[in-house]
Amino acid sequence: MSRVTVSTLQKMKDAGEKISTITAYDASFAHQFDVAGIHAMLIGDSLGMVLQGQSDTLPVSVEDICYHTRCVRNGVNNALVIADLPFMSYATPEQTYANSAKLMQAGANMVKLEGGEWLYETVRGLVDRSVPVCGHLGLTPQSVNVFGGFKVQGRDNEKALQMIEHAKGLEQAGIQLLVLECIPTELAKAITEAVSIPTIGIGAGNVTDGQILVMHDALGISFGKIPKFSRNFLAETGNIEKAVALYINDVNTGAFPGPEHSFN
Ligand SMILES: Nc1nc(=O)c2c([nH]1)NC[C@@H]1CN(c3ccc(C(=O)N[C@@H](CCC(=O)O)C(=O)O)cc3)CN21
Ligand SMILES: CC(C)C(=O)C(=O)O
Ligand SMILES: [Mg+2]
Repeated sequence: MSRVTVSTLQKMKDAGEKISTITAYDASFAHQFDVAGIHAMLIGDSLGMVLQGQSDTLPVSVEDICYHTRCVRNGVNNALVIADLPFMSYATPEQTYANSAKLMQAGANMVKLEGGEWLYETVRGLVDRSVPVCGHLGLTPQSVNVFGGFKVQGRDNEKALQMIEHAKGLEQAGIQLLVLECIPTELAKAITEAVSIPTIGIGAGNVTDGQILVMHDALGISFGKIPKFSRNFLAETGNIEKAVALYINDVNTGAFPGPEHSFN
């Protein structure tokens, strides 16, 4: 595979090809995923939970994400590298610019932030300053204290319509990729059809343009509990290389996720 850019992902959506992505936090796994042909890797603030053992993502710092972004960058040749802006690191446009600079200088190709309408100005400002941006709607884990837990979002009609509007607004503001987390498959389909940019789902059914999983979930090493939307590819294959190859294959063919990994 050759180097993946944002425009590669756009061309894949336009051609109806699935995009396979996964989280990564270190050079060794990043290299393994890269060689296997993963299209993009995310240094997720999920690292607060799977690496640090905390109960949510709120304690993660910009420095934490920078450290792991540098690690991942050293293992990647081809995949697009996306870094999460952690909780409260993008509360104002000025803060967002300073913190995005740190992530990009650590080796990210794109930054990701969680939320809808309140971020339009921030997204426009980043794009104007040459920072590619990924959006994130649905179960946005940094809002866990508002949601009252990690719960499926967008189940009522009003919230669903609002999410479609936010997706379109973020696209207009300049995002070039959109993560949809833990929403009904029907809503993920409506959003994917309402925007021109690629959507990447996790717990959003097989109707999005691509998929993402937390690598620890895909390998079945997340504290003994695996979310409904994930699958233990290591248990099915017996080694990491084959597990990663199976994940990529099943995303690319549309075999993963099945209805048993999706919400309605
Ligand atoms: N290991 C891991 N995997 C993830 O996908 C993940 C993290 N950590 N940390 C950051 C966020 C938190 N996420 C989560 C965590 C738990 C559920 C969960 O327990 N979901 C329930 C569904 C609840 C409902 O039906 O409303 C499930 O059964 O999967 C979902 C997303 C997603 N992200
Ligand atoms: C689950 C993905 C989308 C994420 O934001 C993370 O790993 O932090
Ligand atoms: Mg995240």
